[in-house]
Amino acid sequence: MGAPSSLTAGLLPKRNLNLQANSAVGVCISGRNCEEKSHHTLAADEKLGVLLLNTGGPETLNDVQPFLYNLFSDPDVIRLPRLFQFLQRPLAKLVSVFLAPRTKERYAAIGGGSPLRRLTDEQADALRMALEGKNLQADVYVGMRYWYPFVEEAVEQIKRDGITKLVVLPLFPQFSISTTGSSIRVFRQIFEGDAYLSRLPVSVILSWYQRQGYIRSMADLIEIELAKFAKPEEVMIFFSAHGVPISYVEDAGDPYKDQMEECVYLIMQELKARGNGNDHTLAYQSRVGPLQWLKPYTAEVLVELGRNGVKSLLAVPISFVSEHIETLEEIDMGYKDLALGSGIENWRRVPALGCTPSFIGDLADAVVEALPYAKAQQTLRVTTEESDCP
Ligand SMILES: C=CC1=C(C)c2cc3[nH]c(cc4nc(cc5[nH]c(cc1n2)c(C)c5CCC(=O)O)C(CCC(=O)O)=C4C)c(C)c3C=C
Ligand SMILES: [Fe+2]
Repeated sequence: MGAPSSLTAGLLPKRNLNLQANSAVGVCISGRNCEEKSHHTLAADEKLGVLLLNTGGPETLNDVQPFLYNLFSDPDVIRLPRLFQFLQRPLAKLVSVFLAPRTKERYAAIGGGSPLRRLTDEQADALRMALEGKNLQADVYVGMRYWYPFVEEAVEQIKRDGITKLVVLPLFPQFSISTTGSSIRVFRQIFEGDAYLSRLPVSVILSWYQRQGYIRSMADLIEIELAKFAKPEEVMIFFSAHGVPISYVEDAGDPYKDQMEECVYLIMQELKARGNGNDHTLAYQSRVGPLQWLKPYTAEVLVELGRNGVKSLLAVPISFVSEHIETLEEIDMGYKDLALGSGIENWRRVPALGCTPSFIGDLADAVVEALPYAKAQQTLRVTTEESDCP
């Protein structure tokens, strides 16, 4: 695997800083809870925009192959050494055509397309209203990396609307080169060389897995599902995170694994503080291709747990905040069948956060806290140094 591109490298946090406050386009924020809540008000002539970033997903079965092509054309998803980068698009074509038939079957099994656009639009609406409740008028935009509405379209709309301050909020709690890193790289490319955009004050929230509101919202959802088991105290809490190739972490310095482990730790601490003493496990799902990905693999751990006598299991998807193919098909169908066939008798899955009010309220707080750190792109270097987040 090649070294990270300079743009992406610039977005990588210092590894042992826990990505608490990192600079990208001009940033605070925020794996942490800033002690001081910023009481930020906008001037009368200011127009606030919030840009939610997400992957997007194919809306129909005909979209599946072109969606996969966009995904695998991304140099942050298939990372080729510089010398071989001319192969990126031909390889993307090959892989997308190869994977399309099976992937279509999987999208067909969840109704013929991804629900991501609808669900992200709903989150955008809910966030706008939550901000309104904090006396902050904002236009909330959705920019997808691999399908409509693309990041490029969202940024065009932001320009047309005359937004004067922008907060960028990727809908991934933990930072990965392959998700937030890729989206922010594209976002920066769009900004470069555009007179209006390069003067626009922007604050980018690189990760937010440590935020108390998010951790508490996850713990709430877990407690609700635990209570549905006959013997809640005997339930194994099984965190299933989206995997990435090991080389991302070991060679390219992706903080994803560290952040994931810390995130799980924080949720378990919160549950413990509420009197839940359940055992837990973290494993990684959704591996594609021949490379080694983060281990242990979800499928292998489920079989092992069943073999070791675990009877009740609560699956918790942890990398993502909306229902999508990997919750609705991979977990609810594939892993559920595997678990039940391996001796696990009682299976439940925690729903994605979606528009849970406490979660959306916390995202609104994150936006408010990010405002004072908005800086114009032209005044910024890309840097891995700590930002001036309090
Ligand atoms: C934190 C979330 C995600 C990480 C990390 C991630 C890395 C990653 N993904 C692929 C390959 C595929 N991803 C696909 C779809 C997809 N991936 C995510 C999230 C993460 N990906 C989402 C939200 C979606 C869209 C889901 C939807 O409902 O449409 C797909 C296609 C679908 C599928 O086969 O599951 C592929 C393929 C790689 C290679 C990778 C890391 C390098
Ligand atoms: Fe993915």
